[in-house]
Amino acid sequence: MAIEVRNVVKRFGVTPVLRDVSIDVASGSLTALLGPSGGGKSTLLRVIAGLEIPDAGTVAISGADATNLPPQKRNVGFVFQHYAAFKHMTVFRNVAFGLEIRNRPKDEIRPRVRELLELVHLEDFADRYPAQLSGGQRQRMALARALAVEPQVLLLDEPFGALDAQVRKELRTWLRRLHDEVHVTTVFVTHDQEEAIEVADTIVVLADGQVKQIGSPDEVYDNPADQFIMRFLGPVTELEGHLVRPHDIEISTDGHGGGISATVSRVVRLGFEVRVELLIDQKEAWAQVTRSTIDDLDLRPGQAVRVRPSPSARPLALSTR
Ligand SMILES: Nc1ncnc2c1ncn2[C@@H]1O[C@H](COP(=O)(O)OP(=O)(O)OP(=O)(O)O)[C@@H](O)[C@H]1O
Repeated sequence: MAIEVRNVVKRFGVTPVLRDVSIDVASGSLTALLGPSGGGKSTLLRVIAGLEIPDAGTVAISGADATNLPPQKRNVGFVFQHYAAFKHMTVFRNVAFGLEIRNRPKDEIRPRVRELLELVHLEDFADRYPAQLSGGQRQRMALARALAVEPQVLLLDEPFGALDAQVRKELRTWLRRLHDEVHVTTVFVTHDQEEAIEVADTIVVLADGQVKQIGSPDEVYDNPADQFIMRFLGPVTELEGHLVRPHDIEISTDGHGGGISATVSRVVRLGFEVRVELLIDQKEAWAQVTRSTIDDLDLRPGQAVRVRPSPSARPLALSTR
């Protein structure tokens, strides 16, 4: 294991922010810490980095106890949402910084920085200053700088959080590819479930200072441990006392073949996908279908239909509590 967190407790004042958190991060994996705001994600990342010392529990990095080691002795690279670049230094010098302070020879630094700039696709920007870069380019520079000293572990705290949606999407794909090239064990914090599902190979769901579930994106999406996680990971709707993914609802208009009676209240076309709003026993529900399905069914508001979960759906019973 690259990182082993065991029974970590962290309080700020009397408020526990991490309550008995244990996780294992496999070497070479790309792990997302996912959860709602205030759930303790950043605090856990900072405990791993050594920027916070836990009140109880241990952190081991590459098999060695690191619980009381200062950040600079942990061999971790760190990138924050708002990356503080050295404004008076070029991109090249910013990336070289960690190597220079370690007194690495110049003829080693130069090719290494060139290589890193190529890796993050900034080879043509070496002589620019941080203020002359876009937000996305700055975060890529931050990653190159963190990777320069060959950390055993890369820790990213909402690295794309401050960027607009389009750039975020590009950088997600880019981070995945970068990781496939470099294979450095990476843990990143996000509150965006789509980002976690798309980028990570393991998702740790953290809420209320506790680990709620750990698994691959498919496991967490398809077999959520509870209602909270099911709602957090993707859209849901209610069908006969169960939570169901709206794309797992089948609609039929021929009156045969079972299912529950429903009335179409609205059909909303959102590009390729279509949202069919339904009334079932006075309760609202919705189904997500494709445009071709809707063209075949020719649904209109007020129409009586029958709905049921698709054979592959995994409805989750709503507790009556
Ligand atoms: N230095 C601190 N002093 C006091 N309280 C803190 C401190 N750092 C964090 N907290 C509190 O700890 C809780 C968890 O914060 P944390 O930043 O770890 O959550 P998060 O899941 O990363 O949330 P976000 O997505 O909003 O960053 C919050 O209630 C926060 O207010």
